[in-house]
Amino acid sequence: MEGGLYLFVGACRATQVVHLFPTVSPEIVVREARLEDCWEVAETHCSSFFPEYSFPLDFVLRVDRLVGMLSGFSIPPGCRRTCLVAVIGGSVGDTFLFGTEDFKIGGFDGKFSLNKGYVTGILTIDTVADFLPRKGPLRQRRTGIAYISNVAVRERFRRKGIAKRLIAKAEAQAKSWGFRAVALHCDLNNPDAKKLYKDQGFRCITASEGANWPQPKTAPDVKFNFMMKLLNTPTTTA
Ligand SMILES: CC(=O)SCCNC(=O)CCNC(=O)[C@H](O)C(C)(C)COP(=O)(O)OP(=O)(O)OC[C@H]1O[C@@H](n2cnc3c(N)ncnc32)[C@H](O)[C@@H]1OP(=O)(O)O
Repeated sequence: MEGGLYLFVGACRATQVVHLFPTVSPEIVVREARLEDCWEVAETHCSSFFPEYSFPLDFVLRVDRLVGMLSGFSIPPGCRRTCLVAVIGGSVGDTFLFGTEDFKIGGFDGKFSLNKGYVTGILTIDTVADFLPRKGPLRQRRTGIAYISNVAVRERFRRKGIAKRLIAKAEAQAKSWGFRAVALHCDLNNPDAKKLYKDQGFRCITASEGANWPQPKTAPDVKFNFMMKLLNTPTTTA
């Protein structure tokens, strides 16, 4: 009986260590998502944007998201989409990667690693410009402005600077594509996210009277701030 109690206390301590570890580990790495991350990406998205769902609906939602990510995202020719992930516990370098450089599916890199780590946060950046105002009489896709969406950090990893790191990496990605600005839509009822973006140098842009700017397709009553940052703008926080 006493031995059983020790085992139980030992198991509890081990669990505490497992729970404590992520909060003290500095080893968050932000990198391009690989196919092996896609379930955790779906999980991070759904648990962050739909936290009220519980089993089995949450599971159905994750599967739906996964299928959407891998099959539903058609990218127009010449455009790019990249999903970034912040992982903990993975290898820092890309030492043990398998797969080819060219194979990509729905913003995911086709490579695999022996030590993938655990996804704590996600962000998508693209050059598709579906949610940017079109230009000219022919309503052409806007170029030079990369679009950020799906920024989410798992609840227990929040307020550790993970979203900031993801945004910084997205900006670097946009610069490497030769883009001059990044833009996003932020729900008017999400002051935490708005503060995050403002502190990172994004500014709200107001559409002129009568302009019909595109908006992300969510619930009809959700209203957005359109925010933009020129890539030479400094941030107010480190
Ligand atoms: C374009 C889009 O995708 S908009 C959608 C945004 N996503 C969501 O709303 C999903 C649910 N929320 C989340 O996943 C997270 O809370 C996020 C993504 C908004 C923030 O992620 P975090 O990793 O916690 O942000 P991070 O730690 O980098 O915070 C950076 C700064 O943002 C601001 N901020 C972030 N969260 C909060 C908060 N809850 N309250 C107040 N300020 C906040 C602060 O200024 C913070 O700096 P500080 O901690 O030094 O004060």
